[in-house]
Amino acid sequence: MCTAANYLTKCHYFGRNFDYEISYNERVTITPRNYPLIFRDTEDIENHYGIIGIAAGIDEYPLYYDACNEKGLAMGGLNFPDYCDYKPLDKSKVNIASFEIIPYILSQAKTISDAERLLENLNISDEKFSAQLPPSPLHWIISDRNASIVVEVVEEGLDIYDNPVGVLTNNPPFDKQLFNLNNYMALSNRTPENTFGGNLDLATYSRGMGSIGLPGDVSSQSRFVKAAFVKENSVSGDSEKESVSQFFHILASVEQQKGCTLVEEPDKFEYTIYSDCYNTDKGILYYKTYDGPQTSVNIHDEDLETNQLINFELVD
Ligand SMILES: C[C@H](CCC(=O)NCCS(=O)(=O)O)[C@H]1CC[C@H]2[C@@H]3[C@H](O)C[C@@H]4C[C@H](O)CC[C@]4(C)[C@H]3C[C@H](O)[C@]12C
Repeated sequence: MCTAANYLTKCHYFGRNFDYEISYNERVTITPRNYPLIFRDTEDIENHYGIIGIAAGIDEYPLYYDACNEKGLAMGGLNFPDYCDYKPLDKSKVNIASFEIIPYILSQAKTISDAERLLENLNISDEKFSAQLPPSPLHWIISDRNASIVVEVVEEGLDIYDNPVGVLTNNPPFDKQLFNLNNYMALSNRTPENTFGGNLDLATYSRGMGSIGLPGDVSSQSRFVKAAFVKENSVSGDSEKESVSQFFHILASVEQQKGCTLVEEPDKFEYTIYSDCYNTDKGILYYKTYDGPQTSVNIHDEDLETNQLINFELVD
């Protein structure tokens, strides 16, 4: 499971919990402006915006899980099993394999409107990266400081949703996640009144009773509601320290502790392998692994005019 979120103070913050049971040697990867982006079925892009993100440390290709470009556009891929339905190549469209979509969008788009224009004629194809790495069933959240969208390929085709909550988890499809929030509209950060009905003498006995009913389990639909509630009620100072700290607290509200989600007997557990937070205005990536300290990498500290990927092992 995974959860992605946005947060706006003086700067815009975007990031995610990466929850899974296996790791592909994740690392921080910076794609500098002149690294040639080779696409399988459409024209290569030789020069482009610089991108920073977390990628699989598998090959000399930026296999991003989530990333942000130097113009402040950010994107993350989250699991979307059962519903995801990539299509075969379609000659009438621009064909981009699912593993290429983050570099394809972030190399060229500055804003959500730019991204939407690129998506208009896109076919997200079922082409595999390699025999060992078939396509992963993902959906994507794309955000700039003003807006957020969700991109899903389902049986009927490509869906692009406005994301007014700025949160994404996993199944079901985004429109259903959003609709489900209606069930929680009575939740509040305030002390509730007794509206039970009748003449029962009911009283509050604890702070926080306005949020009774807020899901606390780690299923994808529950995490969506919990992260949305925490994010919508979030208050912090607007300094970098306070904003990043608050952002990590939003993600912490839906993190998965080792041991709570058994995915395979006897002891394979899904847990929050890393959490990250991009200051999209400044090109800074903050992250922490399950056992590691908070660490940061600033895209502008690196030479973005080179043509080789720049990789940093995660500090664990
Ligand atoms: C599994 C990851 C998403 C985490 C997540 O949402 N977990 C929830 C699980 S569940 O819903 O609760 O079952 C996704 C996010 C990014 C994915 C990776 C990236 O897309 C990069 C490559 C793409 C290749 O096609 C496959 C390997 C891969 C290295 C992917 C493996 C895996 O599917 C990743 C790591």
